[in-house]
Amino acid sequence: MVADDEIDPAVRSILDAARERTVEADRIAADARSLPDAFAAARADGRVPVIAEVKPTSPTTDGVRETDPVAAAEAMVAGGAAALSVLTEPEHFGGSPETLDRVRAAVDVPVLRKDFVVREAQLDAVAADVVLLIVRFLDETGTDDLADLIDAARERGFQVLVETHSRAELDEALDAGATIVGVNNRDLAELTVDLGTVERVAPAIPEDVTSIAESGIATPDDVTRMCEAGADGLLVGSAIMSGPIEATTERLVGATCPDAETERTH
Ligand SMILES: O=C(O)c1ccccc1NCC(=O)[C@H](O)[C@H](O)COP(=O)(O)O
Repeated sequence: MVADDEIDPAVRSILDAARERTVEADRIAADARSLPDAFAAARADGRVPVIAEVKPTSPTTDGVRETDPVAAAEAMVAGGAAALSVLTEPEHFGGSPETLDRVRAAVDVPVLRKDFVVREAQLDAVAADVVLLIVRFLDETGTDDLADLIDAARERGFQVLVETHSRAELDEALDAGATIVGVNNRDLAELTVDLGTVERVAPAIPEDVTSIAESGIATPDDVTRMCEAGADGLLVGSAIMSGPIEATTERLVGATCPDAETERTH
């Protein structure tokens, strides 16, 4: 359980809003595009597997980026992104399920739904290829259990990215059956970013689990650093959204990136 006095007020507000959000919709049946296959295709093509994030704003962003989400998504794919992430959280990130729907219809790469899902019914807000579940947010009162949510998401056809920030959270994710694990460099309690987080956590991710380094990745050197730590893929939002979108994506996917499996030693 994350104590109130340990968490940034902006994140507390995100969590409170997530717990209150109700979704009354039919059960989703997603026909998912494979994220691991998209990563493999990018590798085979000489591109670093990057999930580029359509992120209009956030608690750590100044103002709102007015770029049309579909135009941004198309520029990301043109720049070589293996997959996309679309924020659907409305109150703190300027996203919506409708935006994800429009983006997913416009591209043929897998699309991650980036939101703060804490209850099963919230999975039915919109079809996507991958949904995010955040370990840190699922040990609070009023949220469903991580393993139950993973099962519920898979029953609907989603792939599941389980986000962690520490070795203990990684253990929780693996125990719950995660096969795609993110390590977030952003500490969601303090909103600080430290690329050393992936360096500490990723080496413990089993080889048969897809690992994704998240947040704070801005330069080709950062990409190389995350690959050397063992990341199979990277999630990049702010650096790409700050643009120029296509050229920035191209620069990051063209970085030097050793094969993650040779970097993980177990
Ligand atoms: O990005 C934020 O300000 C933020 C604040 C509070 C909770 C979550 C937040 N971000 C979610 C993310 O994980 C990022 O959008 C994603 O990893 C991309 O990060 P970046 O490349 O640093 O924009």
